[in-house]
Amino acid sequence: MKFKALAIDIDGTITDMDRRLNLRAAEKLRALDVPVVLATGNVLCYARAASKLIGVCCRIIAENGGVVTDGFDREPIVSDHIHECEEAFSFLSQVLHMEKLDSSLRKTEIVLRRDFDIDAARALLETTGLDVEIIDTHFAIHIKSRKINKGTGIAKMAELMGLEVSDFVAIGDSVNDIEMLDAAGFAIAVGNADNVAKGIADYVTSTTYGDGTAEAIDYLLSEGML
Ligand SMILES: O=C(O)COP(=O)(O)O
Ligand SMILES: [Mg+2]
Repeated sequence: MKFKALAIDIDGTITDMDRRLNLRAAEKLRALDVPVVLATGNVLCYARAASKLIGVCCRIIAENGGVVTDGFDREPIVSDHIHECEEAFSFLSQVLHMEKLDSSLRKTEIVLRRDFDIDAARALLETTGLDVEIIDTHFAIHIKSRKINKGTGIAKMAELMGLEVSDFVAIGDSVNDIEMLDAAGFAIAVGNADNVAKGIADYVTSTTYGDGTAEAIDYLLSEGML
C-alpha cells in the first residue's frame, strides 16, 4: 500500500535523548516526495523553526494536538482546553510544589518542571473529576486535556490537507504518540520507544532515536509504501 503523507514525532524520534537532531534522519525526511508533518508536544514556534531548518516546512501538530497549522504563515487552529489544565494546576499546586515551564508560549496545555511526585499528583487529579491527565514523555511532563492528543491533531491535519488519517504513516517513541500511531494507516515505533508505543506499532525499528527513523524511512521506501 502506498501512503500519501508522513507524520513524525520530534523528541526521541528524530533527536537523541539530549534533543539533538539526527542529521541522517533530517536528510531522509527532506528527500521524501510526500508531505511530512511534525507532530510534537513542543510549542508551535519551536516546531516551526525545526521544520524550517530540517526542510520540511511547515505542517505542524504542536502541544500534543492542541495547536495545528498547515503552513508557515497560516493562523494556527488552537484548542480551548487550557482552562481545564489551569484549574488542575491551581488545585494540585495547593498541595504539591509545581513550576510551569515556557508558559508564555504554551497555549493549550501546561508543562511542569520535573521536581514533584507525579504519582501523588495523578492520585489527587483523580479526585477532581476534571477530564485532564498528566503524561510523562521522558522529555517533559504535561498537564493536558484528555480530549486532545496527537490523534485528534492528525485527524485535523488530514482534514486540512484533504486526506484521510489512514493515508498517513506515523512514527513515534512515547506515550504522547499512542493515539497518532493508533489512528495512522501504518505505525512505526523507533527502537527506544516505550513498550506501549511498540505494542501498537506495525513495525519497530532495530535501531534507536534518529537512526531508527532513518531505518524506518529506508524500510518504507524499499517496500514502496512512500
Ligand atoms: O514535548 C514533549 O514532551 C516531547 O516532545 P515530542 O512529542 O516531540 O517527543
Ligand atoms: Mg517523542
